[in-house]
Amino acid sequence: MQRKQHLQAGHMKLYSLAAALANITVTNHEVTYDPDTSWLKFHLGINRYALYSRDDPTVLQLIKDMQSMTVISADYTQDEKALKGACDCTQVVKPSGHHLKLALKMRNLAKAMFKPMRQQRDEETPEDVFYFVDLQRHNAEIAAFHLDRILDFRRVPPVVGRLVNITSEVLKVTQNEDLRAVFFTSPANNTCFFAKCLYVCKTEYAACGSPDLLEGSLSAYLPGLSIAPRISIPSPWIRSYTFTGREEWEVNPFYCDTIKQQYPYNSGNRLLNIIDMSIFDFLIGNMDRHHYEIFTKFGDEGFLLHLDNARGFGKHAKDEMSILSPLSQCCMIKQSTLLRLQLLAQSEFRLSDVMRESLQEDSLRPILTEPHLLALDRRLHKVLRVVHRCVRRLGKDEVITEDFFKSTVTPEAATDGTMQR
Ligand SMILES: Nc1ncnc2c1ncn2[C@@H]1O[C@H](COP(=O)(O)OP(=O)(O)OP(=O)(O)O)[C@@H](O)[C@H]1O
Ligand SMILES: [Mn+2]
Repeated sequence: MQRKQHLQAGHMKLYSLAAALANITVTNHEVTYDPDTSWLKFHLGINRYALYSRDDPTVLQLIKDMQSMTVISADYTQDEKALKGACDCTQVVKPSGHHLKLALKMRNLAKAMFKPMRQQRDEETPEDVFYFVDLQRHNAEIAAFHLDRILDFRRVPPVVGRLVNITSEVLKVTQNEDLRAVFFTSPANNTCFFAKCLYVCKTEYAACGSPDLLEGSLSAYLPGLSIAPRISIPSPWIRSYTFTGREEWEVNPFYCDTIKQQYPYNSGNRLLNIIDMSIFDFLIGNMDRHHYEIFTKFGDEGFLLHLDNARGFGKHAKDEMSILSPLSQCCMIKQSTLLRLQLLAQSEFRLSDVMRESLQEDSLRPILTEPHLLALDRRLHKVLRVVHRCVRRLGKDEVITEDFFKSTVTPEAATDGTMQR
């Protein structure tokens, strides 16, 4: 039915091409099952403090596997299917906007979320573009994983860059006819595909290979929601997703006092975790953190997942101070976070140097341009300056908070420290 509408919309040519392509035979790859496989170990290692532990060899292996393993199948992600109501919605935390992203499965059954390249490394987000319509940047996803690891948060699932052959690793291995139908060949003879077109497909929304190879980020999937349920919670510092709207936090300088009285921000570490996340987002320049996710098994003390960082690193010259509002308005920071930031502000461990070195490990290097790397140092100093100002005003004891200070014991988290089934 929907395809019919597209045809009527004057896209006859593209769709007959797609239909011709749709007759291709699906490549059947062999599957290897290994109970010792890296993605499974990654899942089993998730605990209430972080997604993986420091120097975890499992993550290094997972990174290698995602980088090189044969892709055996491709599909839309569950949240994209939810847009059409065609999904197992128990597997969706929150239905999402329609961006170009796919779920790829590897030979060892590892699953990864693929976000294709939409923008060159040196392209900047134009001044007049709102954060909520900004493109998704695959290199931002990659860089955010490295930064999160360097900050010792370990709240971003492992991400790698990879050149994906969208013909042999997507079109020819997908069983999903809707996905096959959005493939076409461009006038330059490159293979392209659209985001799911709910209304009219426009070629400017497509991503194209060269002729088949397309850069993208691959983010390791978290355990399924039936094994490790997660919930999505609106950020108290959510922005207005309209052209003119203002949220309370933008106009009320005492907003944090209100938040501090409200569950779950009135005890434990949740507010400190939000502040960590705001520091992370400020460093990458991400204004799009509307929700955050947590694993329900770990109760209120669990860490916040830093998923979806693709809208970071859009403008190297802009330091969006409003992203830091949770820190500047609440004037609190975990001691461990502050110590790490102070370390990375020293010349021997300069954040941009550590990032540059870390990003060199990715096969799509360079991941960030120099101006974006240097912006990290500048922004880090701004974070430290905000903390310094708070300390001057309120004193160290008020501002610098010991980790897990008023830890409220949660029944599930207290007995079950890991995700083991
Ligand atoms: N690595 C992952 N493992 C499992 N689920 C994930 C992973 N990354 C993202 N998701 C889920 O998929 C949803 C959509 O992902 P993401 O936000 O990255 O894409 P998006 O296209 O920007 O969506 P949105 O428009 O909702 O922001 C997330 O809210 C999250 O629930
Ligand atoms: Mn998103």
